[in-house]
Amino acid sequence: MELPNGGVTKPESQSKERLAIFELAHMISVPMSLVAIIKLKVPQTIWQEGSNTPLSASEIITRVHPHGSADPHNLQRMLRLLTSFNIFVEHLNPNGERKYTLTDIGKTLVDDDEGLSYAYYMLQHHEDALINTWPFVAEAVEDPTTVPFKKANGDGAMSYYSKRPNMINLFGKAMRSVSVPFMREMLENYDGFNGVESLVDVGGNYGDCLEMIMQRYPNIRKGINFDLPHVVAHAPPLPGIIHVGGDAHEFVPNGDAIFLKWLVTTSTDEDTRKVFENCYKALPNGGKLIVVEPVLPESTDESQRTRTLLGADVYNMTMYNPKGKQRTEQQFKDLANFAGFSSCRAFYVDPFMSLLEFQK
Ligand SMILES: C[S@@+](CC[C@H](N)C(=O)[O-])C[C@H]1O[C@@H](n2cnc3c(N)ncnc32)[C@H](O)[C@@H]1O
Repeated sequence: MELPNGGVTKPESQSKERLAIFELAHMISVPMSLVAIIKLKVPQTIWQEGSNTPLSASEIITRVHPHGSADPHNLQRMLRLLTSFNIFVEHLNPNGERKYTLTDIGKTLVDDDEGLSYAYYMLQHHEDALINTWPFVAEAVEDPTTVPFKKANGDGAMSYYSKRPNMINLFGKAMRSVSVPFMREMLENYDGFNGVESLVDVGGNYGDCLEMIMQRYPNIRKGINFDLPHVVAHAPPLPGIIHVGGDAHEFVPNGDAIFLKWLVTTSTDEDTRKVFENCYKALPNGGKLIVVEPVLPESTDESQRTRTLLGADVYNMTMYNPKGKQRTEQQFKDLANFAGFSSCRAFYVDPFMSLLEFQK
């Protein structure tokens, strides 16, 4: 454009905006490459029981596909992409050869001593049935009466997994892999189980979280792991813990305190209220309901935490329940107040999961 003084300005550039859209348009390359390198066993090949040896794509291929015709150049393309997302460190030699080690984030994809890693969570979220559901996400807006997962696969997610042993096993391993490290951190930073003699874990799955709490707090002499009957049917015997099958919308067993983790994140407000009311009935006066769930920030920003929580919210809407939702601290307080709880203390013990302690 020509200015009156004879100067010329560049037309307003939209290069940043174009780049931002290109980044989003190609974002799917990131999780899918991550899944591919997990399936190709790249993280443990580099990690080698702690050595974290710099390896080139060719060296990785030699170790994982010694007799095959696998293509190291294509592997390197994914390693470079994932380096830009802080999974690998790239070591560029003067001869142009690229070698890779794991970052601290990359290390979380390698099994620990208990055979757990975040790789299972990543794999579980990208199984074919879940990937095939994403094209139906707009249906959660247009017709929220049916879960997009069901539209894509003809069955609800949990029922679908439970009919396929590989899927339900992976789901269980993914849950445990992310819950165990979180529980260790939570137990370091929250001491609200002091003085509790009987503790109920509502939606406790196989009782792993309850077992960890009871190992740390020997004052809890009786643990009740409460979950759906078909789940507790497979729960292993655990010292001091009894497994009780039932539906938390109908009743919750009695205890001095109730622990409820990662249960209502896929529930509607109405169902959450019912569960909280049943917890209230099951507690003595002065008893505590300890809720551990993702808690959304009030305002929306561009932080990693906000993005992660909102991403998980849309994921749950798509896979599990279009009308279930993640909630802010205030929304949790409103539901708990409605159920009769009088006071609430919030502990932000972890960037993803927060702990809300409600008192009867
Ligand atoms: C996301 S998992 C969380 C498991 C465990 N609390 C943890 O944090 O690792 C949710 C659990 O809630 C259980 N669940 C779902 N609906 C339930 C209900 N109505 N009553 C009791 N348990 C339920 C599921 O079977 C599953 O074990």
